[in-house]
Amino acid sequence: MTTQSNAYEETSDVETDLIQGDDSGASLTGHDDYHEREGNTEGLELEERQALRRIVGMSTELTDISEVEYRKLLLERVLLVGVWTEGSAQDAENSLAELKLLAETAGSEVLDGVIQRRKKPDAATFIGSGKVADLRELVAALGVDTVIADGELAPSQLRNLEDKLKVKVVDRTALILDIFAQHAKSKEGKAQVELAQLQYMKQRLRGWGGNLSRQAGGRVGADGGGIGGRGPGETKIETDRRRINTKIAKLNRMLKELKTTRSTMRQERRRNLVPSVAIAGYTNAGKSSLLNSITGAGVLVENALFATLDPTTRRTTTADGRVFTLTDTVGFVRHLPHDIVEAFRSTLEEVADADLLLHVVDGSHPDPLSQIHAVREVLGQINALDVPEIIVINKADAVDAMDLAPILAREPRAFVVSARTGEGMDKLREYLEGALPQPHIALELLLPYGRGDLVSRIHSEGSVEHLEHTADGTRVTARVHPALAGDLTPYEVTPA
Ligand SMILES: Nc1nc2c(ncn2[C@@H]2O[C@H](COP(=O)(O)OP(=O)(O)OP(=O)(O)O)[C@@H](O)[C@H]2O)c(=O)[nH]1
Ligand SMILES: [Mg+2]
Repeated sequence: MTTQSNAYEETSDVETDLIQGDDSGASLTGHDDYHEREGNTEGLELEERQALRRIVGMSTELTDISEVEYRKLLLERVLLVGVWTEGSAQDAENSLAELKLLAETAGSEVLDGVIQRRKKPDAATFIGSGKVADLRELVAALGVDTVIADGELAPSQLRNLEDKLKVKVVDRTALILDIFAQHAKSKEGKAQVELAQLQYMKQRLRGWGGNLSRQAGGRVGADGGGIGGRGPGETKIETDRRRINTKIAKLNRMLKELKTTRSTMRQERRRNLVPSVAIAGYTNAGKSSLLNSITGAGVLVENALFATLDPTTRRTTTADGRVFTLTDTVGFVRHLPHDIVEAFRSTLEEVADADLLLHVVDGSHPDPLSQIHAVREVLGQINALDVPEIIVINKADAVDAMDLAPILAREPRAFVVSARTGEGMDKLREYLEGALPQPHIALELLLPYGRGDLVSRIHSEGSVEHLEHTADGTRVTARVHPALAGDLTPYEVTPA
């Protein structure tokens, strides 16, 4: 039932040097203020991750078929295929270039990319049947082992394409899930990714049937589907589905427990009224670099997509000594798979809960406005659109000031900075400090010298306007939050 598309077709070679090996890692100073999470071993982390990439897929301890299956996604020689339905030719190229970055981040070598112009993707095979035939030739000629489609394919499209192309077909969602699986470090991060993968697979048991039955290799006999049976029989699918459901339930229970720990930490901060700033933005925009630049923290910075999966919180202080926290979060991407958003909901709530949002944009990207749009879309899904947002256009050192005109026209209050050179950082910091929620109860106090503890609390939690050591004790004029004001009432004096 495939209709040959007569529309204009185009083959595009994707540039091969999109990823520059320019990761300086220069900001890994290791200066550490405050850890909420263990496992930040900075330089080592990057090395470890690269080593991991090579051995992924070799693990023998994984017995659960579903787990084995996602490691098998490891793609070696890939061909990209996209359908261009709307927007300009440039948009289509950008989209495929992003897919290339994603594929390379997952560890594969991209041999070529093909874009087909169509009104909408073909219902049966995503691209039109004529194009499928061309692709088949290309696959054979280049020795491709996996085709990655730039979109989310229906299970039937996936199966049909695999049948016709005779190689593995993967969609953008599976690719993103695979990167997340490779990058997850913490127990929570791993569980979240696994949950998302299982949800994704559950819908596609048939589509993935061939692979699943191959994985079940050890279990010959009864449910093997018989000699020559291409896919697993119903029984097999039912068993798989049951196993996946059990696993999903287990992961949900575990995540619920971890979430409780997280919210206890958050409540502790809130009780102390420590203002919180969340750093969010498109993947690879420089969020971790910005956190490092502001706090001197040594968070992993990598020229790769989704380098950060676990939120990292650092405590830092304003110029006048007030404490606040900054949290670096997972990057967003266009069409972030729904299963990921759901699985990461508790992590992403950090963003929705923050007092302020630093929305980092890569100013050197060819289409930063569409990145801003994509990020706001995810912010909407996690109910974070009400958090006051400061747009930070990063990588100013890598872009011509003139090229920033279109974003600045749209986002006139944006700050232009370079986390790498420090350009614009002072201004941003000053604005940020001013925008933090301010303690508002004004007090005149006389504190005995024995209460140095209260004086330091006023410094870190409140804002000191005047301080003087007198014969009777420390005389302080300050603004504080209600909880601290309660502790200070015994020492209040009437203004002189
Ligand atoms: N030229 C330039 N490059 C930068 C700047 N800030 C960050 N980068 C580079 O951009 C890449 C991504 O930086 P990260 O800080 O890891 O970005 P991120 O937003 O945390 O990325 P994910 O965690 O993967 O979503 C790295 O190669 C950085 O060295 C900047 O101001 N200028
Ligand atoms: Mg990061």
